[in-house]
Amino acid sequence: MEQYKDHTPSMMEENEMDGYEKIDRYNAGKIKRIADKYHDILKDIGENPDREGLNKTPERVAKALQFLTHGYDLNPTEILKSAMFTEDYSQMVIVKDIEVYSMCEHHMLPFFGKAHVAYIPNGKVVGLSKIPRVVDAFSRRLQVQERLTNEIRDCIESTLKPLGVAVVIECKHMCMSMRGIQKQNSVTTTSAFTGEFVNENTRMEFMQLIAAKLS
Ligand SMILES: Nc1nc2c(ncn2[C@@H]2O[C@H](COP(=O)(O)OP(=O)(O)OP(=O)(O)O)[C@@H](O)[C@H]2O)c(=O)[nH]1
Ligand SMILES: [Zn+2]
Repeated sequence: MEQYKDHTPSMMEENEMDGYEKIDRYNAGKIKRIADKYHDILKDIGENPDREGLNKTPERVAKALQFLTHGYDLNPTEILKSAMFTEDYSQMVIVKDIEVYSMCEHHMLPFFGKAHVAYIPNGKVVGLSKIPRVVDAFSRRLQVQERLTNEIRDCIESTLKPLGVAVVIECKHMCMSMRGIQKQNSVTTTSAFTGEFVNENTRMEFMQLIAAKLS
């Protein structure tokens, strides 16, 4: 990995990297600091952090945590700007069933499910893959589902300036199933709309399209 030492990644390169690559190349000091704390946490929960099965666990957890929160290192606006194209298309564009993995900021436990994102172009379209990338950039942080929903909407609205944006997110929260109220099957749905999606007919069309299954 010698060749990476003096190389500061450009924003484009950063956006193309997955979390693990970034962690291994650029965050060794932070990984060690987090791992040292988990070493103590293991002791505090009554474990022996030096036994064989656990002796690498603090470092593994630190790397996992870095990955699970690598959205802080990404710039969602730049992700969208990197692939915006002038196009004469003014119907709804929907990217649905985007997997979401996030962590609730109250318990740092996972919440996960699906995001459905739509926009109506106003002269510009965005590369399709950039929509799930924006979802990831905001979800790979400590979040509440409502803020996650609004942040995705606001980023697309302010960057692409479309005729409207719609975001619906459906998630299960582990803090409500494996602890606390312990409800295994509850799903939380949040939504955020701008522009033409505030209009009931447009919003209904979007809701019907995200509910429809491909045959
Ligand atoms: N609005 C919202 N609440 C969330 C989200 N994720 C977790 N929560 C809630 O955050 C709240 C924190 O409440 P507290 O009473 O401070 O924490 P707590 O004692 O651990 O709460 P319980 O989970 O009810 O045991 C809980 O009601 C969680 O269900 C989210 O994405 N949005
Ligand atoms: Zn929680």
